[in-house]
Amino acid sequence: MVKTSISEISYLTSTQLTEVSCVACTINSTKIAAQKATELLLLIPNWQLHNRDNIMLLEREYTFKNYKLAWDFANKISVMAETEGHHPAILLEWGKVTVTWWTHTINGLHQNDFICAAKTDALFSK
Ligand SMILES: C[C@H](O)[C@H](O)[C@H]1CNC2=NC(N)=NC(=O)C2=N1
Repeated sequence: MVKTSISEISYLTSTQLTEVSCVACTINSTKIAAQKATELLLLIPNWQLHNRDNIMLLEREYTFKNYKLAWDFANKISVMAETEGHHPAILLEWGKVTVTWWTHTINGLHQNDFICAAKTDALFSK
């Protein structure tokens, strides 16, 4: 069964989070409240929760030995994002990729962002 609601995903482990697909977002989609976001963050402990201009974001930095490895990782994330229909901000630097997930449509965090953060971690371990 494909799980799609946040009440269900809050009981998932981070591995199971990678098995859930993003849902299409509209301006009426449910924003994740700060408290719920803190709980969900336990599933993706390497991510940080930021408030930037009153928009909640998920962010993580990944480090690499050179530019090419960082670039390859950024490409992998882009492919996954296009498959999910949900798109991050990716900052590619020498030996470093900074990934930021939030949902533009609702100017905040949606369950999709937690799903994609977990999927980004999974790509890093591959
Ligand atoms: C029409 C299309 O599905 C939407 O514009 C999607 C595309 N990707 C998206 N990605 C992110 N991060 N937030 C969105 O609100 C969003 N909306």
